[in-house]
Amino acid sequence: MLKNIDPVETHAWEKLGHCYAALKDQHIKTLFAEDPGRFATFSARFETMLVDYSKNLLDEATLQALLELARECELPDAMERMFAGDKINKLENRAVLHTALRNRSNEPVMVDGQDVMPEVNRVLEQVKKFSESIINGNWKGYTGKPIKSIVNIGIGGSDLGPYMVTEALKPYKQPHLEAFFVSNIDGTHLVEVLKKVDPETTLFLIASKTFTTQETMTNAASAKKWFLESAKVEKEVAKHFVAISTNLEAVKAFGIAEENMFVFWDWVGGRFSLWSSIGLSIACMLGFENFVQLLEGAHAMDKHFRETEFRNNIPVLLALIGIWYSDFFNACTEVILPYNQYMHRFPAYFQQANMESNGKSVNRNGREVGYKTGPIVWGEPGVNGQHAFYQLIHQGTHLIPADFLVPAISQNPLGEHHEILLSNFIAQTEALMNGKTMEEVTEELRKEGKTEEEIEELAPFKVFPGNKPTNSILFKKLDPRTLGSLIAMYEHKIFVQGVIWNIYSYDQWGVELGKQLAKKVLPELQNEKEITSHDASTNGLINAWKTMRR
Ligand SMILES: O=P(O)(O)OC[C@H]1O[C@H](O)[C@H](O)[C@@H](O)[C@@H]1O
Repeated sequence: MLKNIDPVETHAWEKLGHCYAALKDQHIKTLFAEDPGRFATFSARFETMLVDYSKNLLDEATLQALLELARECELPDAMERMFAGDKINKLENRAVLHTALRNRSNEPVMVDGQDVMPEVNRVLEQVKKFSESIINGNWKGYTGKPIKSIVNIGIGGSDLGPYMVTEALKPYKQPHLEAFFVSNIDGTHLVEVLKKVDPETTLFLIASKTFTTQETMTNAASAKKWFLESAKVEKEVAKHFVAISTNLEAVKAFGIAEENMFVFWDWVGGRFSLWSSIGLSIACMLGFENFVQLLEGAHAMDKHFRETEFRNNIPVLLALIGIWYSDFFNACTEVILPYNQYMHRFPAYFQQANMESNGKSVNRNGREVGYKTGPIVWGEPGVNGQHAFYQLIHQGTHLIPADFLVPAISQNPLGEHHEILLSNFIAQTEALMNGKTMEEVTEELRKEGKTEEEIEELAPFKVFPGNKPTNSILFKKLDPRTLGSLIAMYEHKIFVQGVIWNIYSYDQWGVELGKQLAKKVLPELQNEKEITSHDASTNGLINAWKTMRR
């Protein structure tokens, strides 16, 4: 049994308070000036990946205190419990075993006394066969034509993962297949996709762990109706609709045959499910071998996480650095900045993974926490961000720790593009750290020929305080293995933080209230009566809509 202690009750927390007092008025650039070995001390390597965390307001004493914190919060035990299939998602009484889905060692993983690996391998084999038949054209649509378009209908974890991965790994895409992802209940999403596909050559993957999610079920029903307008005969649905779910009964009720169903299990959290059959669109679009490479990369990161001592353990280090800023420097947010266009959905993916996991304010003992927990996660491809929101990171009033991710090799070498991209990544992390002092600004303005009066007026606005922390994650190439490792790295970061914050990371009660209320509101929208059952604002909005839509 874990003791479920709040981090603030540990000795390490008190130590960290002293570390904060000693470091809070320091400048990262001074830490570099004082220690020529800083880069080597505060960077870590994993396969072809380099994680440079030296540009942080962090020294060895602080890092040691953070590592002590991890140990006092029983991280080693918590890790073993997760990997071993203990029911660490306590409130739902479930194990958390996305690591078993990519357990390429095939060593047994027990849940309720049963090894889950044979089932995992059986479904993987099913994914293999199915994806191969789609790719080689053996799977035929109702008029005998091979499939050309794959439409994944799902939302949240049943959408963000496969969408992010198929985008990130586009260079590995099957040239004769196109993938589309429909998540939004706004009819526009489905309608715009249906305009681009042909019912004779389209395969719909209905992806939903519960198979009860209103948005997904509504989109799936509309897609089926659209399909049947062409195919006419219900039995043809079998050639164009497959289900990915844990809920066999609901799948059957929808009209999808059991043999067209890909299962996964309640011990796979929705936001960690891309490694399961939820990744079917990935296997179809990139080929099964590439899907396996993705799993291999994640498995290698799992091993690194499980076996590497904490001082060199990348997910642990990243988690501790995040806690350092949120709980001691009062940072509310973290930004993920991929310097890679293919990774444009990577920040959105980790928005769900992180915020749905650690956006909690009640500890594992059921009490309100007295400290900060999960950060607000956001981000965009880096260079675009430079021309949009970096202003605030450089000169605003919030401290925003940033992760920069960049491949050494471009998959689309084009003139000087990649060097320019790289120069921007390097320059930004340097600028964020060093900033620009009043003296430097004054000197620069003098050189530009400005008068002393002009300099006095302008200079304060051109000063950059610097001292903005960044992690730089440089990897050789965005291939399936590397992407798998990167995703697993952040997954484990989230896990570590949840353990230390003493919160349950694998439930998501916070999404329920809105769903419940929407169910109550829907019938109220479907009549002409004036609504008076809510507060004045809610009534006002409903009634205004009823007038407006006329
Ligand atoms: O896969 P489904 O059961 O359809 O769930 C889809 C999504 O909706 C829920 O509301 C949760 O917030 C997500 O964690 C989940 O991924």
